[in-house]
Amino acid sequence: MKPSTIAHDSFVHLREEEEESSESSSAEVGISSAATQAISSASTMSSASTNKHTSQVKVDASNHTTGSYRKAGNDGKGLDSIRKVCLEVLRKTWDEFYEWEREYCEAKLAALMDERRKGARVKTTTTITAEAANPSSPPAPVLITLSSENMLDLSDAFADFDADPKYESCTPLYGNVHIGDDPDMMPFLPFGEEDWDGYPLPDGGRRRFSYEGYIKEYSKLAWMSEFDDPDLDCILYATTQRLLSMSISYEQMAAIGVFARVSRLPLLSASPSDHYGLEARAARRVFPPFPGLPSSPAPRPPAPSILLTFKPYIFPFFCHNLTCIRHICPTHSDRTPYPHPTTPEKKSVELADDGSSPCSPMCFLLSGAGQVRRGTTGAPQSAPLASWSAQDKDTLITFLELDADARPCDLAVIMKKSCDDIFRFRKRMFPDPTIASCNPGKASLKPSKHGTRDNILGGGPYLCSFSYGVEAHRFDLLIIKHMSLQVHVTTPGPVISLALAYAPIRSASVSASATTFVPSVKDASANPNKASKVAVQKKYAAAQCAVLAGAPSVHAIQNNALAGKYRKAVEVRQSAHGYGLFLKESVVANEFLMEYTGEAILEPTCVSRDHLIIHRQRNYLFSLHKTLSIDSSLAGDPSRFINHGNPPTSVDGYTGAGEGIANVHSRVEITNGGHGIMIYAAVDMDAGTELLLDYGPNFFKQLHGGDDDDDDDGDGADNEGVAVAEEEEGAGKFIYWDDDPEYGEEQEYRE
Ligand SMILES: C[S@@+](CC[C@H](N)C(=O)[O-])C[C@H]1O[C@@H](n2cnc3c(N)ncnc32)[C@H](O)[C@@H]1O
Repeated sequence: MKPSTIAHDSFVHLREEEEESSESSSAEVGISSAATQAISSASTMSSASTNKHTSQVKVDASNHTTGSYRKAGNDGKGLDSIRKVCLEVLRKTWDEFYEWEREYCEAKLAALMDERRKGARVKTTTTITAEAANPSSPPAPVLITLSSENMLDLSDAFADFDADPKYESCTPLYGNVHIGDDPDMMPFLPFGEEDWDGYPLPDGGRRRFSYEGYIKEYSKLAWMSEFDDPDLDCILYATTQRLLSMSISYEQMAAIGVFARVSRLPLLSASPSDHYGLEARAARRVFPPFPGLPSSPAPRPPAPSILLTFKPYIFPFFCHNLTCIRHICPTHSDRTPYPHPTTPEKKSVELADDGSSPCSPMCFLLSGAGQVRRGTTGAPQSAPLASWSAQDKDTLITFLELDADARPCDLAVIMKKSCDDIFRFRKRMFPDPTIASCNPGKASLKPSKHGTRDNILGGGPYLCSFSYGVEAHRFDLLIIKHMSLQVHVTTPGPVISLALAYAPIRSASVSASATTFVPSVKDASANPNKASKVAVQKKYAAAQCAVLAGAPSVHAIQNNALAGKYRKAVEVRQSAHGYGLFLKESVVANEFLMEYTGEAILEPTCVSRDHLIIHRQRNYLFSLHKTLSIDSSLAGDPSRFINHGNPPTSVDGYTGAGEGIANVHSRVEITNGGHGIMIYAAVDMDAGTELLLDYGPNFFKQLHGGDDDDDDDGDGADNEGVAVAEEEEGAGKFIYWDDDPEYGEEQEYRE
């Protein structure tokens, strides 16, 4: 409710200019008596209680001549006159608004305080009539009545309903939200239990937040210039309405430049389709009941034609991921775009034209089209296509729709069929005469960087498969288009699978995790409907969230839950170190407990958030991989309350910093649309057990790094909340909790 500083300064400046020139030119200001009345009547549209404010709005019209505005607009003198009137009306509206607003706010606050004191609860003012509540009634029109007789009082229903406990001040999340970097104007948001004066300490004192170091993270305080003052909108809109009623047009107001100096919002939209401008915004805003405003403009519904025009642009932004309800979902839509069907560009014979060698003596290159192309003598035909099951065929159709020009030899690996069969099937599905443009120079499969297909990073944005041997296990990796989706067709039993995610930000990331056998691509055939590709995709993505090597395969069923809402029953309670997380049901070792969700942030933002972590002495930041970390300080799920426990056995001399022994462990796995941190039980546990996770050897050292000695770097400056991140630069990152180091370098302790 405070006036914006920038707007206020501009206005003061304008007012000074106005005062300088007022004496000399006041006689030139032409204003009609009718216009004067208009301003007065615009001002006095309020109730009796506001008359004392509006009565001030009187423009000195003693010297005004009739009708001068319409004619005066084009010469400099006319504009000058208009400018003065505009300034005067703006000034008076401004003063009137802030005088009114103070009383309005006081009255509002007093009313709220009264209700609090009385313990009264706000009553609903909306009731739904029987017609509306009856599901069998016709869908339209629904009748909603407001009446005092049948008012529904919700106070009884919520008699036992208390405000959220403090620990729930964090926004609940079912999946990670991709934030990347905080904006320049990242504010310091106190937690629920602290106030703006600092974090309360046990001795009754307060740890004050060091803005200095925090601000250092940002090159400028951009919010000062970008901030739109909502009060100013109200004042300017009231002013323009008054000026309009005085026959001063928007064009004339804009021409004098007064408004542009107070607010960067243009008065009018640049075009009818452009909704940026004071007038357009006023139509959408709910202004405070300032009596200087004309009655609220009716909200304008968007024209159906606009919706139709925007449809193709808007729809792709809605997340196709059924577990996600975000309209613009960077987490899912960037990484798992809808797999658009492709059209074939290669005639059959051209599939053999990429210069690769036959994959086997039965390869299609040695028979069929390849034979024709290369002039070789044909290899014996493979088993007849007729032996394929309907499911096999449907699976191949799905794949060919995803990449019509995929190499038969690659598909053969995935399908566990002969490439000759696949070649003939594809020829039937896309007969050569239907393939419009022939582009023999464009191969659908780019050779991998090393000329072999066993380089997992050699994949490109197309359907291809790679075979890769790790510790005598073999798996195949399928990358479909740009999706971060992999389908593993493995030899039975535990395998090592590598999951590659195309992170559209800064760098791609690769994580490794051990999995049990994951479903074969045949599962795609469970979805005979061609439109079910997304379902297939989701299924595989969920299946990727596999489990420990050697763990019972029943865990794979739970993987569907990893991407969403599944979690063991837990409760947050007071513990030895603030709140802690306790089981409400028993679990067995290796059982999946929940996903650690939060905001996915990049390294620079981790560094800037360090200041808040050090200030609060509480850290909710969890390393996901080299690029992203998950911070649940502002949004997350109950796993953010898992306290530290020591490792069961010493790791390189590290025995831990706490009292209890860790009974859960964490792993980075692929979830529905990205990486996630999964929490698993390390041992069998009964209900009531507090969950403890080993945060790793550096956690407490670094968390308390700036606390014991405020001048750690000896430069005489108070380092609290500032210097630790700088000190740690290069020596190891401050924030990372640790996962099991056995699962790849991203999980290694950062030294
Ligand atoms: C992820 S939070 C855990 C939940 C936290 N106790 C709360 O109330 O919100 C991690 C923070 O809890 C505190 N913490 C957790 N385990 C601890 C332990 N064993 N000893 C001291 N502090 C601990 C530290 O302040 C740490 O930064």
